[in-house]
Amino acid sequence: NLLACSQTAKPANQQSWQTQIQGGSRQSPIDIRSSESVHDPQLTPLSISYDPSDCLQIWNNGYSFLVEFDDSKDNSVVSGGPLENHYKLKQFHFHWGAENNRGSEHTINSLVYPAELHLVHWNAEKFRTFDEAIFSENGLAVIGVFLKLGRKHDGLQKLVNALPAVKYKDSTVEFSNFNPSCMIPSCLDYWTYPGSLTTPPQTESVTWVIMKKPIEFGDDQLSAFRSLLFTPFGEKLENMVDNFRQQQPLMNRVVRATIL
Ligand SMILES: NS(=O)(=O)c1ccc(C(=O)NCc2c(F)c(F)c(F)c(F)c2F)cc1
Ligand SMILES: [Zn+2]
Repeated sequence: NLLACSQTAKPANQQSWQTQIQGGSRQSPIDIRSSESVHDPQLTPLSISYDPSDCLQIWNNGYSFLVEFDDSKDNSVVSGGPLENHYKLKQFHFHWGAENNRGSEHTINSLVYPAELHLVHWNAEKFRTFDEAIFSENGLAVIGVFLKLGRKHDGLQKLVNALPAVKYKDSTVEFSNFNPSCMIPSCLDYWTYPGSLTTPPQTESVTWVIMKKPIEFGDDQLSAFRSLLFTPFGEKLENMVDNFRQQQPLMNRVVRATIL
């Protein structure tokens, strides 16, 4: 509820790649221990502004399904909070489990959610392209939103209805006029920490912003995620599930929190 939220809305598995990157000191995901996080009064509100007309297509890349955006304009951006610059939305995707007791990449005091949304942005003030930003300090900002099972999420249904068209690895389908703002919780409180991509090449270029409050979605919507395939057409069917990485050591990092 909004009273318990200091940031009121302003508008605007065990996959082959489950390895510890050599010498990684800031790997993701992590278990966020709220009692050890540091309340930082200097963390300003996030400013998130997305233009649904930037939405281009859905692509099954064999890890997850990515909803990809046109990052040639400056209409879908995030700034504020821990971010020094404005970052452009490139894509969003999800991680989920085969069963409801697992699925999220980050955990909160070891609490696991059945799924986690990642909205992937790149620093368009410092870098010319996403591919350059991926390999650079402060290159990426990923907003993480936890999903819990409950009421059907009406905004998500348009996306769910398109998933059968990208059932197989390497399939894509045109997808337009979707506003990812519908998946941002009304409470904008968050944790933030320096981390990495959670899939290869696990580059340590990500400022993570993890929203404190989950959004809700329905069993049937999660089932639609689980009906996607890791495998291309004509190969043995392997359901796309448990596409999350194990938690990584915090090492010498502090998780900062907005003031509740
Ligand atoms: N779960 S997450 O941390 O939010 C995450 C976000 C983005 C990416 C990504 O863009 N990977 C593509 C990608 C490639 F496909 C490459 F081939 C490559 F070399 C990359 F560097 C690269 F990031 C991976 C994980
Ligand atoms: Zn992700």
